[in-house]
Amino acid sequence: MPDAYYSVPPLGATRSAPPEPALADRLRRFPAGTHITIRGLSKTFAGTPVYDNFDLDIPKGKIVSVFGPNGCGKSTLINMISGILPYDRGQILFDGKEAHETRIGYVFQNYREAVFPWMRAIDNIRYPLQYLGIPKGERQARLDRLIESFEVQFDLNAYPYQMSGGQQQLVSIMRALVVDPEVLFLDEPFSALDYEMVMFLRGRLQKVLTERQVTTLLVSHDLDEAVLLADEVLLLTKRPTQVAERLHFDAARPRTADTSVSDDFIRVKSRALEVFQREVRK
Ligand SMILES: Nc1ncnc2c1ncn2[C@@H]1O[C@H](COP(=O)(O)OP(=O)(O)OP(=O)(O)O)[C@@H](O)[C@H]1O
Repeated sequence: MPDAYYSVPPLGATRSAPPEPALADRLRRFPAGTHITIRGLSKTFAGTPVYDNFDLDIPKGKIVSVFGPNGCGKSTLINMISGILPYDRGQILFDGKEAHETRIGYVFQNYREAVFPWMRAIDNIRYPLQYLGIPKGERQARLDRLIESFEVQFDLNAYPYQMSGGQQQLVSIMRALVVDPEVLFLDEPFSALDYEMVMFLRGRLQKVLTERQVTTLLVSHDLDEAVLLADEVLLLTKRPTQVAERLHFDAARPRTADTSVSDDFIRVKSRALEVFQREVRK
């Protein structure tokens, strides 16, 4: 563990049982700039442990990509952190709070199932705002700001069936961001889209995330994408899954196709590939 560990005030009110003393102590120690602390996380599917006593610190306001062997538990990890999937043991805190006390956005790979087909694009995006209890005028202002940030070029009064796959995924990304999330989870958000759309969405998303400094966890099967978008690449081992290595990538933003031919990019990607190949051979 690095030296720079900081004590935090007593943990905030949590819904789950208080952690056992050893875990509570581990929860109070994390590097400066941490947003999410994960301690002692365990999850078993049908008798097979996917995570066993897993610890991780996720920095605030950064984009972290999660990359690892097939089936190692990338989606399981972000689903547990985001509160979608229950875990067997352990604790996950967001600045001392639990998931249900945190504004969270989630973008699924399968946009066709994620957008509401009976609602126009604009109503899909607006939908979560009704649960935030903010005045109507402010809701509209938020929506307008978001539309402006993404420089949306198509008609937001269209229904999903009238839109391309990329446009539908953009709608689901905007719906996740309209709540002004503290943390955004993206599970393979671009894998079903054509390359032109992927480049467009990567560019827009990077711009918005950098402006808003949203803590972001991105699962990607595409190593180029995992490195290109990330401040940090989290490389996982095979099951039971641990952190194999964490790689920092601090190229200037916005990152474009040119970034992916830079020396720095090639260095980080080569190291990631080396670690990945070592892990899959184990
Ligand atoms: N609901 C479930 N019931 C049983 N097993 C599950 C369930 N969800 C996931 N698993 C298993 O847990 C392991 C991790 O799954 P997960 O989808 O998180 O991996 P992943 O790294 O995201 O996979 P991939 O690389 O294929 O996208 C896999 O072996 C998967 O079959």
